[in-house]
Amino acid sequence: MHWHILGAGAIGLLWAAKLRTAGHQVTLILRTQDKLSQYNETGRFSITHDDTIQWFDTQAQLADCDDPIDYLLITTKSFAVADAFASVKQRISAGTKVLLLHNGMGPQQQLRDEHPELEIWAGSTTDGAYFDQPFSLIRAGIGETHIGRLSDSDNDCLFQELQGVDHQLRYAADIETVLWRKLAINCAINPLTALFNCRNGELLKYDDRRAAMAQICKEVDEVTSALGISLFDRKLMEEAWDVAELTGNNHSSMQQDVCHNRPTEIETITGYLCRIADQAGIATPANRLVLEAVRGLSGE
Ligand SMILES: NC(=O)C1=CN([C@@H]2O[C@H](COP(=O)(O)OP(=O)(O)OC[C@H]3O[C@@H](n4cnc5c(N)ncnc54)[C@H](OP(=O)(O)O)[C@@H]3O)[C@@H](O)[C@H]2O)C=CC1
Ligand SMILES: CC(C)(CO)C(=O)C(=O)O
Repeated sequence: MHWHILGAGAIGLLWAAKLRTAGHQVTLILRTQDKLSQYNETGRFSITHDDTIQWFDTQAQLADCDDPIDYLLITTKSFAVADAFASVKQRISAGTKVLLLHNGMGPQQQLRDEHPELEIWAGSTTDGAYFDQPFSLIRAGIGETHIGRLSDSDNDCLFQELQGVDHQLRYAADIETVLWRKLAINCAINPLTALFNCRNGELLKYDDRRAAMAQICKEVDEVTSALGISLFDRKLMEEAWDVAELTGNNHSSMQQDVCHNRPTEIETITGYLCRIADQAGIATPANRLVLEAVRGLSGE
């Protein structure tokens, strides 16, 4: 298969490496001519894991090339999906398979609704990776990735085609629920770590932070139960507590985005939850408060 990767950041390059290793052809679609020129100085990127470095030669191009796209992996941040997809739309045909792998919800459903002719897949991952230099990736942790088809949940063809690419890849017959579970955890942890400017584990150490987290979780539980979504076998607060403890030393992605003055994914995490709650007529004051506060922090 020939995969085009739109969003050649940490997760995009991690997947480029997985696909190349499994023998697939990969083309990176970069956003600017400057970035393309910088990449083409070597035409390769590296991944370091456990002190071992591996290099991957991969072709790269801009969105306005005209070769058709058969398999498209979108790994931008959630807020960039719509613009990124629009930039390659002319290269997409009815047979194109699209896999979106990002945190948050909304962009996946929007793409599915606007393009019923496409086979749209979505995924959620607990992999971890970051850059120490441009195109030099550090693999921080090996996680699981769940993917499933958004429009037709019985079809697992793309998953079958991706067998062998990642041993930690799992098929999700109900990918919407998987996305909701990740969203719920992100609602519980990300905004508060950004607002308190703390590591995930430091949310559990203070009464006020724990109380805020509990209130956020209670509201998310109310919204998801009203929608008939089964999150976890126990209350979200208990699940989120364990995740915050397990990832105690980590800085959440939102805390890092705020610290580095980058746009955050708040609109597709807490923002999405609040929009769905409004449609269902459910009040979510704690989530709305942190939504406004993070918008204020990041100047959004
Ligand atoms: N990194 C991680 O460990 C994990 C990340 N995730 C999630 O995965 C998603 C991706 O995260 P991550 O890889 O870290 O993010 P990065 O910021 O590293 O990568 C995003 C990439 O998308 C590119 N991009 C943005 N807009 C466009 C466009 N219009 N055309 C082409 N490329 C574009 C950016 O390019 P440019 O640099 O030029 O702006 C950047 O290279 C997020 O939703 C994140 O929350 C989930 C689990 C773990
Ligand atoms: C689970 C958590 C909170 C881990 O840091 C995460 O997904 C993120 O930082 O975005």
